Parts: sequence; structure tokens; C-alpha cells
Amino acid sequence: MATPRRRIGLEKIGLYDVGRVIGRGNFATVRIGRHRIAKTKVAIKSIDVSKLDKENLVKIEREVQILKTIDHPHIVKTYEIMRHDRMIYIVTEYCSGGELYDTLIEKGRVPENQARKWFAQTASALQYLHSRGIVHRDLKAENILLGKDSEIKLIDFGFSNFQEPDNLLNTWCGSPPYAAPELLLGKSYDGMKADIWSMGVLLYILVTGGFPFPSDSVNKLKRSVLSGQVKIPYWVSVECADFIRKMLVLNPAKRYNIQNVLQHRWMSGQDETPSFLSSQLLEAIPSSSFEIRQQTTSKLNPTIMLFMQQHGRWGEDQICDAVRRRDFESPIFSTYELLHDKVKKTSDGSSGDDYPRRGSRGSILSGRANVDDQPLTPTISAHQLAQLNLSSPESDSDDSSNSDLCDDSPMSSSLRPQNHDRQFGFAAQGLDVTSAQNRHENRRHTLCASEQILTPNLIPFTSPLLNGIHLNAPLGITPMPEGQAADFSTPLLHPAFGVADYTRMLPVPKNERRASAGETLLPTNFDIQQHFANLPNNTLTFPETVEEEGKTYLNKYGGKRNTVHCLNNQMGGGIQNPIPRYNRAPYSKAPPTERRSSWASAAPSQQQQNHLEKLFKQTLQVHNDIQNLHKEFNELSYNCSQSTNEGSSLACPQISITDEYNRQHNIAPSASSFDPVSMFQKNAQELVFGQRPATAIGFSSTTSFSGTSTPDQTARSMDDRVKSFVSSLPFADIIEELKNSLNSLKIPFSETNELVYEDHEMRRLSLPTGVEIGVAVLPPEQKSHVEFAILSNDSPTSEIICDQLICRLRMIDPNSTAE
Ligand SMILES: Nc1ncnc2c1ncn2[C@@H]1O[C@H](COP(=O)(O)OP(=O)(O)OP(=O)(O)O)[C@@H](O)[C@H]1O
Repeated sequence: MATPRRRIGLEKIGLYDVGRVIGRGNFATVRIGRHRIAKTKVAIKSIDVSKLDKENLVKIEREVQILKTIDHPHIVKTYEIMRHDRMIYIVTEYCSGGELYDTLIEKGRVPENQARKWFAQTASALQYLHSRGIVHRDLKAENILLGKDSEIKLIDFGFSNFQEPDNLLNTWCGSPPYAAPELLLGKSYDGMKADIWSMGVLLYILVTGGFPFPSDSVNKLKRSVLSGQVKIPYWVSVECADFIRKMLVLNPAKRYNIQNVLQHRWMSGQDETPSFLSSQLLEAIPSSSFEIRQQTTSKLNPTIMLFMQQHGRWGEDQICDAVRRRDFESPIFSTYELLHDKVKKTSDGSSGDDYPRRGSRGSILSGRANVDDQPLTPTISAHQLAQLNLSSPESDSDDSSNSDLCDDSPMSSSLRPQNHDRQFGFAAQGLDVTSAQNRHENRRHTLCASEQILTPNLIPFTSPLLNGIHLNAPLGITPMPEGQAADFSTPLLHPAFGVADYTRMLPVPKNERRASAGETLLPTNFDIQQHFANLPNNTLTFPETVEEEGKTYLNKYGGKRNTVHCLNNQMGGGIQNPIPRYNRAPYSKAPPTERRSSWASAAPSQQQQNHLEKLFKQTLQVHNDIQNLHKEFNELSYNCSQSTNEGSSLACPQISITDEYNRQHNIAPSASSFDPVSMFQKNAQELVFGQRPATAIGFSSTTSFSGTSTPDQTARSMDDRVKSFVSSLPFADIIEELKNSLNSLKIPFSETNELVYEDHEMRRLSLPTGVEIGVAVLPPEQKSHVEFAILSNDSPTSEIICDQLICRLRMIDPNSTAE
């Protein structure tokens, strides 16, 4: 007999009952909620600020600030910001239609009429933002939700920012497949024009089901984008193709702006006169905007006021004050807004404006109360109040029902409140939410763009290299010198995996679509299982370099645009993914159950784990590089791939290093474990698919970078672009060794002498790849302090160069210590 689930009360946050998880971001969990007075469903995004670094705190606060200032029918509406202890909760309207991304997965490309509707609504939202000097910077199908009637709702303002006219931005934001060429080149950019590029990509996806610039790596993506060639399939109309090309113009100065977009003839459709749609869209903006309502704050809706006084126990003055101040941090304001929107929805056929113009016959709330000069205590009918008290007709199955607040299990459905419970003040007792958190867990995260490579709090103030130089650097990745391309060096393909034929990735008609590489940016025509089967047992070779390894890894296990979130999966023995990602088309139909899980994961045997663990410990002890570990791990992976079923070729060994390593390094025992696969996976995915142009690839570079770091330190160091260590060797010896090493590696460098704190000498060696090496004497012991900083590019080769140099220095001074 099935064990009954534990019955627990519904969680409450502020005035909301909180239910199941509907989405996850990097730092946020989004859950469905229901306002207890308005009885409206909302989405509640919760962020644990204690887990954020300074950079992400700034990002969240900016998102909050921007959300507070915007109101547009096609931008998700914000109702309330709550701050409790270490949490920030952002309450927004709930979009029941899910992500446009998912719809495209289900449907593939959509007919042009449908594409026009969605695109025009998105363009209208963008026009609204740009007219207010706001750039979104992360436009993509995953950040476009669908409302109840399939209308567009733009979300995720995590990367949005204010842009002054004529000012350029520097921070690398966005998702590579949607990134404008100027971003790929690492130049300063006009955020509005970059948004238009993303719109071009979006329209292309809508009408073709594939990406315009298929590629298997950022480097190839960049080449494809910079070629200036966009291949548009034959079924796309001439107008639409022309429109796409106008948005995908390489030169931002010649690219369409949002006004041009709204006025393009494709936007008006066939039967309508040009610009009809755009003017309609533009008109839609003021009719719902805060500005309009702000002008009429003297006319707060009396029915809502009365209702709130009765049910919220707030006084008239309090309500007026909160609403007039638009106090998003007050439950009074959110309650008013939710009720206001509810009234708007229920007012059948009304204009959506609950303040009828003079002489109008009024909406459902019309009457004396709505005449401009009426006092705030009008006569209000019982009917009007009842309308607020009850669910709106169309929302019974949506806005106001509780079904999404609880689990779908038979037990919980039997516990669901009946209609009569849908009164305000409903106490959701006995709802079963035990498994709510387990659903909708796997999501493609947006990776944070590194607002700054050299995070100020990671840079020691006494840094010899950065003293006075980078501490004051503005937020944002240091832009490359004009015209210099970002160096996304293409990892070599391991010979074992062949070279994919990307020319076959152009979208083709739906039934036979092999699809572009958008989602995975990986070959769809390569059968890894078959390949392994064809390999003679003794010919398996292993990649020599980290890049090769990364490439191999991606080829084997697939990837996607964003960081994988593979719940229940990373720790070995997780969900079996029946279709390897590399076999899948980006926007083609795929069973929802497997779509979000990213890895097939067969647990290695205990013996294998022990073996790797031992090897890892040895690696750390002898200060060796971890090539050996790589090799062993590859063998293990290979064995697993041979021994498991199709699609489950990856094992995620967990190597516990809690004991010996910690003892050696006087680290208190912890439950830390080292998971090379997930670390590798994370880095590799960040390199190719993440928001950062490139991040350290492979665990070898980050591990050996700081030598004997703990796994935790290793994980942290991925974001840390400054590495330093201290050697007891004299300053001159270190300089000489560095110079010799660079010469033997045939890496040119320039050398400068500088004086740093207390007149100590510092030597700076600048490499063309953007690596800067600073060496200074560390008082009072006169030890040499060597610092490596990767400044103006994110190339993994920079990391490798630093790595090699550090190894060489360690060889001449085994006693050097990482800082
Ligand atoms: N208003 C909403 N209605 C329905 N679902 C939502 C809503 N807001 C967010 N979601 C879901 O939650 C997911 C994560 O939300 P969001 O993108 O705002 O979080 P995030 O932390 O900014 O994510 P990321 O790390 O990708 O930037 C969305 O992709 C979407 O599926």
C-alpha cells in the first residue's frame, strides 16, 4: 500500500500562499503563488542574497529597479518586492503558457502569421524599453513567456541596464547564438542595436525552427556571424527574409533600430496597410502604463478601496499613500494592483481602463464613483464588491484556482480546496506540497555574464600587478582594443571524433529537419556509440590538451546553450536520458521528460571510484599536473560507455577527498567531494554555451593553476582571473625563469619596470594574449610575489600559458605557496 504523503501546510510568504516550483535560474527559484486577498495567481521569484557575490547583488538590485519602472502589456508585470532576512522575493504576474522556447520545441517553426504576432508583441515591448533608455541584453526564446491567451510576456531583466544616448556598453551579456557581432568581437556596443540583432535571431528561429548561424563552438559561431552570410530557407517569404537581413546587419550603425523594425512592411501582414500593426502596438503602450495611472491617482478605484478596507484592514489614507507612492515594497500597493488588474480582466469588453472618460457610460465599475470629481467614498453596489471577492470567470481554471499550488498527486487533489474555499482569506490547510519542489527542476540557466573579470573583492588590495590599475576599473569586461577580435580559440578536435559537417545544419523543411546547431551547437549527425563500437580496443588515445579534452567531452556528451542543471543527476546514478543530446535538433519535438535532463549518468563502481580517488590524492601530493588523472578518468568513461546502454554513457565519479587531503592541509573535515565530470561539464559548457565568451575550460587548468587547491577553492577559482603565489626565490631569479620560459614557449612579451608600494620594484611582463604577469618583492621577508592576471581576453589558452609558467616556477621552487 502506498504510504500517504506527509501533509503540510502551504508555505506563506507575505500575503501569498506559495506552491510548486515553476522555474529556476542561476540564483533564483520561481514558484507559483496565490494572493490571499485578490486570489490571483502570481509567480514568486526568490533569491537568496546571502549566496550572491557583490556583482550579482548589483545585478539583482538593478533588475528590481528596472522592474519597478516598467509596465507594458507584453512585459511581465511586477507586483511586489519583498525582502525577508536574506531573501528577496519578486512577485510578478504568472504566465501560464510557459516559455516560447518550449513551444518551439513542441511545434518546431511556426507559420509566419503566428510568428508575426509574437514577434510584433516582443518588438512592442522592446520599443517600450528602448524609448525609456533601457536595454534588455538577453533576448531569447527562453526569456519570452506566453500568457493565458498566448500573448508574449518578456521576462528576465537580470542583464538589462540603462543606456544613455550615445553611450556604449562594455559588459558581455547574452547568449552566444543571439549575440551581435560587435559583442562577439569584444567591442563596446550599443545595447539597443545588440537587442535588434537578437530580435533578428529570434525571428529567424520562429520562421525556420533553427538558428541562423549554426556552429559547434563560439569560435565557429563568430566566424559564421562575421561572414555576413545568412542563409534563409526557401519557405520564408521574401518580405520576412528581407526583414531578417535588415536586423542581422553586421555594422550596428547600419542595422535597423526599433522604429525601423516596427515599420517594416512584413510587420503589417498581407491584408493590412503598412504600419497598421506598429501603430496599434504603440498605442497599446500608454493605455496600460503606469504613467497614465499615475496621472489619475486622485481617482483610486473606490470599489477596490472599499474592498481593501474591509478585507485588508487598511485605512483609506494608507491605501492612498502606498498607491500614490507606487510602493512596490508594500503589500498594500500590490493588493491594489492585483485587484485593479482583476477588475480590468473581469470588466467584459471594457477598455481596460477603470476610469471611464467623462461622459462615458462606464465600465463595470462605472457610476458615480468613477466621475472625476467624486469623493473616495461613493456608493458601491454589493455586486461590485462581490466581483472582487469571487474568482473572475476566466480565471477559475487559471488565475484563482489552487490547482497549481499543490501537487498533482491523487492525495493532494483530494485535498484541494473546493470552490467555496476560494474566498479571500482562504487558509490552504492540508495541501500536499511534498513533491512540489521536485518538479520543473531541470532548467537551462542563463549564465551571468561576468560583469567584471577582475572582481574587486577578489583582487588583493596590495596586488602588485593591479595596484592602482584595476581596483578602479569600471564594471564590465575590459573592452578589447577596437578591431581586435576576442580570442575564442577553437579547441582541436580529437581525431577519434572526426570533424563534423556543419554545412548540413541548415534548416530544412520540418519533417526532415536535421536542424541547426542552436541548442547544442553540436553535430547532430555523429553517432558516438557507433564510433566507439568501431574503435579497435587498443587504439583509444587520449587528448593531450585541455582544449582537446573539452572538445571531446562536448562531442561525447552534448551540450546546450546554458549551464546544465541536472538535479538528481550529477551525483551519479541519475536520470537516464534516452536520447543523447547530440542526436537532437534544437527546436524539434522531444519528450518533455527528457528534454530538460542533460546527462545520462551511470554510476561507476565503487572500485573505480576508489581508484580515481587514490589517483587524485597522489596527484595532489606530488604537485604533479593531472594528466594522469585525466587519462584514468577517460579510461573509466570509456569503460562505462562500453558497459552501459545507449544514451547512458557517462559516469560521474565522485571522488571524496575529505580525509587525507584535508588532514594534509589542516582543513577542517568537510563533506566536500571532487566531481571532475561536473566540473568539466560546467566549464566546458560555459566556454561554448554560456554567457561568458569563454571561461577556463577543463578542471586541469583551474586545478593546477593554484596547485594544491581544495575542490572548493578550485571551483571558486573558475571566476577568479588573478592567480598569485609566493616564492622564496629571489626576485631576479623568478624574472629570469619567467623570461626563459616565455622564450622557450616562443611567446613574445613586453617588459616594464614599475615602483609599487613603499618604492618596491615591480616587473610587469605583458603577453599579447592579454596575460599580465607581475612580480614584486614581498616585504618584509623579501619573498617574491608573482601574480598572473588574464585581462583583456578570455581565451583558454591564456589560462594554459599561465598554467605552464606556474608549473615551471614550481619546478625551480617546490616550496612556493599558492595564495
Ligand atoms: N512570471 C512567470 N510566470 C511563469 N513562469 C515564470 C515566470 N517568471 C519566471 N518563470 C519561469 O522561471 C524561469 C526562471 O526565471 P528567470 O529567467 O526570471 O530567472 P533567472 O534567475 O533570471 O534565470 P537565469 O539564471 O536564466 O537568468 C523562467 O525561465 C520561467 O520558466
